[in-house]
Amino acid sequence: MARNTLDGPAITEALALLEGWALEHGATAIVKTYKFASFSEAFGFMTRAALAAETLDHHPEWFNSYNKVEVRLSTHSARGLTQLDFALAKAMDDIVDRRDSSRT
Ligand SMILES: C[C@H](O)[C@H](O)[C@H]1CNC2=NC(N)=NC(=O)C2=N1
Repeated sequence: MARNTLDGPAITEALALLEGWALEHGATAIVKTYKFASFSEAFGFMTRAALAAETLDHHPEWFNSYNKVEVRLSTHSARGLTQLDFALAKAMDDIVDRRDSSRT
């Protein structure tokens, strides 16, 4: 997947396809805070997200405190946002969606 930085309009378009992600000041990263019912669920999410990150060869910056996971996505090599950040954001959201739907 392309590691070229996205311009303003492309970022706006890509962000509109996601839920709960915000553009960080300076527009070089997107951020989202996930909240779970427990530490175990938060860490389960992080484990699955880590495997998705390895598959994409694109890795998050994140901070976990109990049931909260703060995620920051940016392409370090490009010093900005690329398709890879949005692909990982979508993969992380899909992991959460799958977890919710398997719990009916
Ligand atoms: C060699 C390897 O493809 C690179 O180091 C990858 C790994 N994961 C990465 N993750 C992120 N977020 N940015 C990068 O530039 C990056 N580069």
